Amino acid sequence: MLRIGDYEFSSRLLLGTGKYPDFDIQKEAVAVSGTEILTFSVRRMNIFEASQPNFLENLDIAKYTLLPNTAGAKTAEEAVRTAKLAKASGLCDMIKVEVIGCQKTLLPDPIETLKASEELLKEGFTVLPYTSDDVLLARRLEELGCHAIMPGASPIGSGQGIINPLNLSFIIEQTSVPVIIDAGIGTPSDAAIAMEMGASGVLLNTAVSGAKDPVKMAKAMRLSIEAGRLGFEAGRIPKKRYATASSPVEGMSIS
Ligand SMILES: CC(=O)[C@@H](O)[C@H](O)COP(=O)(O)O
Repeated sequence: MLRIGDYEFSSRLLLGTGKYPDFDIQKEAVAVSGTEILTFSVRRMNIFEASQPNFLENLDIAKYTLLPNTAGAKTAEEAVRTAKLAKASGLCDMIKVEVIGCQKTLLPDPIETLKASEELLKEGFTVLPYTSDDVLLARRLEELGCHAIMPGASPIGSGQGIINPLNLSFIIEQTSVPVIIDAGIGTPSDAAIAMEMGASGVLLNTAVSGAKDPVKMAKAMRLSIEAGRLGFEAGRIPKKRYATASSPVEGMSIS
């Protein structure tokens, strides 16, 4: 079970809803992924304009927990305003805090992320900040009371996979709230590695929506996240420098 604040999920895959070739493929990919949590940018929702297209309209959203995100915010103030808008429109009290500090790399602004998270926690939100892989920042966010920490594997949409496994493993080791690896996942093996490292979940979008066959990739991601988690729970063998026979013959009468 993945527990985030008062919420409980059996799937450990959090899926983004943008950039699918069309709404039918989006719907099928979401269903096949087994996800229970859908994230989307509040700014792209046309919340108060019913006549405008809404990219969740083809999904049976009652079946999912919605995780609105503050994508597009460059300051804490903008992120807080966006989160309040999402809550006021009855979407969910859970919020992915995303405050981007650099438009080229889409890396998060750590100071503004911290400020926005603090403010939203005071307002009673369930807060999941998207952060860099900075270990101390992750700890500060946990100390504030954030309900999960979501460090990036690599830049959003880059598909580069996990570029700093050491820092991510320190974050997993040094925090006790769920750590969800968010952004940059490119392949099912990236997602499996994140889970084998002990992450509580993976949030991804582009790897599925941009795949040649998004539905097949959604299934692959589901299976790899499940496999990675099982592998983590099973406990890997230690790495050794030299070989050890898989079928030892010591003590046996054959030579
Ligand atoms: C949808 C969302 O929240 C993205 O900002 C997220 O970080 C996923 O990134 P990828 O598209 O790289 O998976």
